Amino acid sequence: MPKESFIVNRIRSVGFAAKGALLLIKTEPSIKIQVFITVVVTAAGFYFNISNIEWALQTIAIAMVLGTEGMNTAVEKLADFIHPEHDPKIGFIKDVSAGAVMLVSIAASIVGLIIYIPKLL
Ligand SMILES: Nc1ncnc2c1ncn2[C@@H]1O[C@H](COP(=O)(O)OP(=O)(O)OP(=O)(O)O)[C@@H](O)[C@H]1O
Repeated sequence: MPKESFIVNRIRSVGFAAKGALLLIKTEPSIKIQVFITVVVTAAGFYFNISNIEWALQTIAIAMVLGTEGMNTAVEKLADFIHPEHDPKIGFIKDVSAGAVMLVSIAASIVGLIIYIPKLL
C-alpha cells in the first residue's frame, strides 16, 4: 500500500473518531454531566496549582471516565439496534457495561478526593 494512502486513511480515521466524540457529547446526557465535571476539575487544577503528577493522575481519571462512558453508550446503542425487544441477556450486557462506568467513576472520585481534600483543609 502506498505511504500517502496510509497517511490519508489515518487522517480520515481521526476525523471519524473526532466526529464520534462530538456526537457523544452532543447527544448523551450522562457524558454532558461528565464533561461539565471535567471543566470544573480542570479549573480547580489551575486554581489550586496542582503538581505535574496530580495533573497526570487527574487527566488519566477523566479519560477513563469519558472513555468508558463512550464505550458504554456504544454498547447500549448496539444492543438496542441488534435486539430492540426486551431480553434478560440484553439487560445483563447493558448492566455490566454501566457497571464498568460506575467502577471507573468511583476510582476517579477517589483520585479527586486524594488531590483536593488536603488542599481544602
Ligand atoms: N432490551 C432490554 N432488555 C432487558 N433489559 C433492558 C433492555 N433495555 C434496557 N434494559 C434495562 O434497563 C437499563 C437501562 O437501559 P438503557 O438502555 O435505558 O440505559 P440507560 O442507563 O438508561 O442509558 P443512559 O446511560 O443513556 O442513560 C439497562 O441497564 C437494563 O437493566
